Amino acid sequence: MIEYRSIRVALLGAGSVGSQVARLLLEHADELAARIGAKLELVGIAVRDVDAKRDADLPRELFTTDAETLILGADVVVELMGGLEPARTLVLQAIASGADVVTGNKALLAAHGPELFAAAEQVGAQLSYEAAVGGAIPIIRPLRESLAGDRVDRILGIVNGTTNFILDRMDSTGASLEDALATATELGYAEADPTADIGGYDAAQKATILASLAFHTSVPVEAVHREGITGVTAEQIASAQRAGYVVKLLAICERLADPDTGDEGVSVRVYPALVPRTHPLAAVRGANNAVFVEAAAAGPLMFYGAGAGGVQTASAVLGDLVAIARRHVVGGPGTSESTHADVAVLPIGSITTRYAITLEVEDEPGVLAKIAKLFSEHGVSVEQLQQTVDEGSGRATLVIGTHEAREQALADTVAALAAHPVVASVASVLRVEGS
Ligand SMILES: NC(=O)c1ccc[n+]([C@@H]2O[C@H](COP(=O)([O-])OP(=O)(O)OC[C@H]3O[C@@H](n4cnc5c(N)ncnc54)[C@H](O)[C@@H]3O)[C@@H](O)[C@H]2O)c1
Ligand SMILES: N[C@@H](CCO)C(=O)O
Ligand code: NA
Repeated sequence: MIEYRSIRVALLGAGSVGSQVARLLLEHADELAARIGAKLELVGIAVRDVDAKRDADLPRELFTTDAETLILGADVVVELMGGLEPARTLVLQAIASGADVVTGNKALLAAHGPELFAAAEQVGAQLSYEAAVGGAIPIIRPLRESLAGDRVDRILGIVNGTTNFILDRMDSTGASLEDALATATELGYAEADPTADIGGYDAAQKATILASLAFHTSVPVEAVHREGITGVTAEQIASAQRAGYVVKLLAICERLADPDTGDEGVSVRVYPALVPRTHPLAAVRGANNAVFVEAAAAGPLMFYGAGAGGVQTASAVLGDLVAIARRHVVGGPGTSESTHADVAVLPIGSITTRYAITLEVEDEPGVLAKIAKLFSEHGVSVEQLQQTVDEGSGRATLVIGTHEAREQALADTVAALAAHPVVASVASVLRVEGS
């Protein structure tokens, strides 16, 4: 029997993910030790309430409410409490005490990433966070290591399971947003307060993390253009279906030349968009996540799987833990973040994409010509136009698909359309991505 040395692991939080991490650490202790060449010894679990009901049956003596003392005796601290404080302070304390850190906390990384990475780099500590984006899906390590020698040009991600479930449900059943959200809540996908998910905040935090890694820069979450799914209607979904598209909440990170100066920049944005039903992202159903990466040499790659769930996300945490523990065995410094590129994050007005615009117009002679003129005056080229006339109201619905256009030109066109006397309303404007 081999006598392994111990690597002491302190766990902060024993909720959905933390309790599964603890269970897997205890159940697979021997197998993990053999893989690592050292034992991962769970020395304690900090929680708010020692007697709270858990998803896993864990030894009571491991629990404590004193996170600060627990950290002091640890080689690796696993932060799965969520939220900004006390998570930030505890992670900083862990790093200062010489521990490596694993976290799944995207909110913390999006808000305080640079501070935490700098603290870790200063002392040569490792800060790993595979669980923070795409749950179980390996996407952080592929970007950080596997693609470190390539040039990532673009990422299109479905990184929020709750909104993908809702949009998929609307697409497959014709349900309204409210009804699909109610189902998501019933089935336990949506939180009691779903604002972070349906408002696109969760996806924006993940976009910040992905863009920073992919482009070797530091993207503040405030620089991410964010639109949630609250405005998506059953009519939009039905109209998208008829045209061969599906609506997905996308996190988009792409390299872009500043249209005014030609300087290299990046665009990082989250919004519901039309995706062709033939695109691999259209096949991402239910609460699953997928990240589509385009790299210069590798070409298109897709990472797909469970973006959330306690035990699934625990897999990503364990992977980080094993990697860190192996480094403890062989020695050497941790991998630090590379932010040397320092590229500008361009405003949403700089992007170029295609658009689908739905207008309610008066059904009278010359309307189409007037609308077409308005588009061409703003330099937006129309690719296709569909008209449906409602004899009863004397109004027509126009669905106009554009060629690639600059966002600012499109915004100006939409403002001019809304103000035009023949336009009763601009019913919907959706961007078209992935084609
Ligand atoms: N649940 C998922 O599917 C999932 C997926 C990816 C990432 N994450 C991230 O993982 C982290 C944990 O998520 P979760 O779903 O397990 O959360 P959770 O709410 O189920 O569990 C949080 C745990 O932390 C403890 N905790 C919270 N504040 C504390 C404090 N001040 N002191 C001591 N203990 C405290 C709670 O007692 C609880 O045990 C979050 O950052 C979350 O964003 C979760
Ligand atoms: N609320 C998140 C959990 C995983 O980060 C989601 O719906 O994807
Ligand atoms: Na992941």
